[in-house]
Amino acid sequence: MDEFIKWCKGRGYSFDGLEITCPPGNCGNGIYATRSFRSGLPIITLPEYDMINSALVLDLPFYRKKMANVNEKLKPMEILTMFFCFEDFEQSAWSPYLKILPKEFDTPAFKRIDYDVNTLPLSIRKYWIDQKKEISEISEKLRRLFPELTHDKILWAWHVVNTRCIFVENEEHDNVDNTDGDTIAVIPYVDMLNHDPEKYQGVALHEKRNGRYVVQARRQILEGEQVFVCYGAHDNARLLVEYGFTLPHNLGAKVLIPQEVLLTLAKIAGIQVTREHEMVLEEVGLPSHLYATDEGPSWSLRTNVRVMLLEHWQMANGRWKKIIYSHDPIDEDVDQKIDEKLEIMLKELRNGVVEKTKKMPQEVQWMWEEQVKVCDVAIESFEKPKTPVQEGKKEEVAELE
Ligand SMILES: C[S@@+](CC[C@H](N)C(=O)[O-])C[C@H]1O[C@@H](n2cnc3c(N)ncnc32)[C@H](O)[C@@H]1O
Repeated sequence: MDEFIKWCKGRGYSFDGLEITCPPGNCGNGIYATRSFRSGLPIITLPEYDMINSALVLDLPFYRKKMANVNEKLKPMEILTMFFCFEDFEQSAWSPYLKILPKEFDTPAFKRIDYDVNTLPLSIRKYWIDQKKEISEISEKLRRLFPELTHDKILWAWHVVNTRCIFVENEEHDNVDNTDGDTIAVIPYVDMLNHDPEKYQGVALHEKRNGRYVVQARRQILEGEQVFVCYGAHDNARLLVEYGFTLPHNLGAKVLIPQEVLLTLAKIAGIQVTREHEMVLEEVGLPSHLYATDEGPSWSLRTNVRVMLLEHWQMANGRWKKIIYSHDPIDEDVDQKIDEKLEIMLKELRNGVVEKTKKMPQEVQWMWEEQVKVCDVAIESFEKPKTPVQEGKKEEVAELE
């Protein structure tokens, strides 16, 4: 690690008051504060030219030469994966950095666990399918272009990029296939920050004006604290599949209720759902999510139930728009009716998820159990006294979704 720190300092990185150590548990390294930082202060800065992005790689003489024999452009993820495949741990200019990277990963993909997609909760299905496709396509393409590469090496390099890359807006580069955008970079030192969506104190930003990349304290950081960032509002299934870890109390846990399930639940709760309701629901287009926060069902789910409770005359000639998009407080009776129906619907949903859990293979049962817990939290919220929530929360929730 000393060699890496010296290497960073030599390249103009600054991170006084921080040290990299191994936190308890199985999460590799993390960054700790050795003194306190006031909110708003930069805690890590580095020159922007040191961000490892597609342009940096393609402009290195070694890769320029390699790509000269290749008659196709590569996408940013492919370019960064190629970089981590070819860099030599001893000879590379990044050698001290490469030597501290994890040798293996705890993701199902790295451990060669192949989930049957039909056994996964909806919240992770699409991500799992996309991830499998991406790994197999990158592996195939890079081995076709560079037959000296092996699938194992590519799998490791892809994981380095996927678990460590950060969103940045890269400048266009003539030789990059940016049809899907070019918004990733791996940033040494910054990539030592672990994820905690509840505690995180660090926010990372590319200060184009000053030509540097900065991690700033978004609140006071106390001496001795581990500094975290937030990788996104991910549930544990997603954290495992994407990063190879889970959190014991994860507020990112969520349940996605597809439209057809929502309609079935509504009918079970005694709501007369007509074709007109279905058309309005489609036009409103709000997802029916449940989150693991104790604030009850999301505003969008409540709105969907509200739509299904509209009378025919309230929907005719687009009148529903005035009702649904109104900023006026919801009529108390309507609000109560939404609660009543939702409580029945969510209890029914919970029972369905419990039954499904029993039928699932053991290795994915915990994902379904997490979904049951999310239903429980939402159901318990009906038993709590109501606070004057909905209006203030409305925009906040809408933004998250
Ligand atoms: C960007 S890296 C962070 C630095 C990493 N710990 C290391 O030693 O290189 C992301 C990886 O760190 C680990 N990680 C991040 N946050 C974690 C957490 N809260 N609990 C356990 N592992 C975590 C996971 O292995 C993840 O793939």
